[in-house]
Amino acid sequence: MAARSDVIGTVAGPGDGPNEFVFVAPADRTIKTGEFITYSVSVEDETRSVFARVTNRELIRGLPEGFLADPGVAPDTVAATLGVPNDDTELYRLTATVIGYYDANMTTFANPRQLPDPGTPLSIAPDPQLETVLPNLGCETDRVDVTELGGVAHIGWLLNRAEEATNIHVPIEEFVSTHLAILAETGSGKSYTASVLIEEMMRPSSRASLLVFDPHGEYGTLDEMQGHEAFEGEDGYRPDVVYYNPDRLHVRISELEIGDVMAILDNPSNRMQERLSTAWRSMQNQESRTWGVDDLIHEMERIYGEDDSSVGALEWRLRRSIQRNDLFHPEENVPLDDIVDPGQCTVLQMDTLDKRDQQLITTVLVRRLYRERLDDVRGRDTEVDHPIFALFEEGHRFAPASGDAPSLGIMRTIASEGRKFGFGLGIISQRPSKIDPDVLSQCGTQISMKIRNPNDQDAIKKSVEAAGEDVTRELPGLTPGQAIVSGDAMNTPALIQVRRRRTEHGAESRAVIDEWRDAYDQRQREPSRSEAADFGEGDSTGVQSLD
Ligand SMILES: Nc1ncnc2c1ncn2[C@@H]1O[C@H](COP(=O)(O)OP(=O)(O)OP(=O)(O)O)[C@@H](O)[C@H]1O
Repeated sequence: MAARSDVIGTVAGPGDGPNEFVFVAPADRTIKTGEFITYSVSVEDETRSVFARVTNRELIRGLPEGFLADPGVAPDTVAATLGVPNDDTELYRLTATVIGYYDANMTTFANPRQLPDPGTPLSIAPDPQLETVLPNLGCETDRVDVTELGGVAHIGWLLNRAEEATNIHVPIEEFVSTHLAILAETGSGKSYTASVLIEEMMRPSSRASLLVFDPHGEYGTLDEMQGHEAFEGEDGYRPDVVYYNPDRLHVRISELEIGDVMAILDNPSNRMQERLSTAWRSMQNQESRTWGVDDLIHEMERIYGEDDSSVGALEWRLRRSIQRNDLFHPEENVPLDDIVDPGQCTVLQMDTLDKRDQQLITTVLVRRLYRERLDDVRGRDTEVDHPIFALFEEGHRFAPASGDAPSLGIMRTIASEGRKFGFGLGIISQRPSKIDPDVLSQCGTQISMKIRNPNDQDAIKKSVEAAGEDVTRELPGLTPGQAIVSGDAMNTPALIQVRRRRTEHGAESRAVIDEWRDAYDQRQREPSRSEAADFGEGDSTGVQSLD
């Protein structure tokens, strides 16, 4: 039973929904929607603390509206003038939804299947208890020191509480094995939040093997982890942050599958597709894995003759799309054991590649990594003998709902099978409605931030099981850094403030006005080109020499 000093309200009766109740609270206890409250019930002769979430708040008694009519006079002054006592005038009626009591055997919430009786006193749920029971940490009591647990990521704290009052630590294993989605409109804190999780995963207590597919070059500051004491282990551990740019990213041509090649060729006719497929299969059946476009063309000419017009047309397309593209190479292949390693975060900086090439490099790399994980689990020799977690910025680019990406097939496979083979996915996107619904619905943990677009809100509602109405209702009103964490990593969704990064944020919006003014001042200080030339400083006088 709550001590009287803790009581913040009293149950009035059942609400509209089967798990809802209504309670009344005076105004001086400002209880926000989303707040976690608690009351005691007896379950099988044991007293249990049941948790509930406040979902709605309405004023049932306040000062008469006539007191508010003159914007020039404060309502309190009107009340005082008329002799109306205005202390405790306001009374609120709040609705709360029962979450349940923490069942230490099941390590999650159990529904008591009974609403609190009218008159039951309610109190604010204590911080240490919430820290233990809100995330899916598998604790055997409802109060443990979560900072002592290994394998957890401190992502932030409950938004409704004071800064760092109720810290939320999510279990890394959970979101790594059943996949993660970070969804928010642009500028709301997706890459910031992803970086916070990367920082947590690279700490000495986890030493993750991470791969970040970075189409915009937003993760360039993660290497600050390398000299930072927060990431140093007592045994000398330091995280490794490795950047790969396209010069180091080569795709061996024989790694491409026929579907990948079709995706890069310009509209091949049916006849061309049939000829290319046959020759490609024949090349794939050869023992050598180091063949190039010339070898492929020879093979097509061998099968269909040198004068075949479709082979001629294919030759032109293959040379243009594959042979003259530095990404593809007959022999070189990115070594997988360089790309992934425990305690290493590799960032594939793909910002200088076009979208198709980004998709292709991703397809081939992810497919190779998946094969190696399969080999490892099946006891065969492998280049990747440990679980891996891959984060995809612009996830809709690699797993688009439109189906138009060679990477979609392997992304779907990993979303559905990766868990068994130690291959976790993290999809980051500002357009949830543009992500393949199969892939999105397989992301067991979701971090949803500000989203105003109704289609995107709908996509979240449809694919995110844990995202109830009261959760999605919050999305448009969030500000950068605020998020709803839901799904496998949580026992119930929670609205949080994401903590600040230890490393600098590499994707700060540019201060456009400052840049204009600086550039303008700079122009004013520098002599113009023609003035410099007049003083003999320029490369050219603007007058052509006739010598
Ligand atoms: N948890 C946080 N704490 C403090 N500031 C934050 C936090 N999250 C985001 N911000 C601020 O919001 C800005 C935008 O965040 P971020 O770059 O992660 O957005 P984004 O959703 O990835 O945007 P885009 O889609 O354009 O890449 C950051 O530059 C940072 O200043």
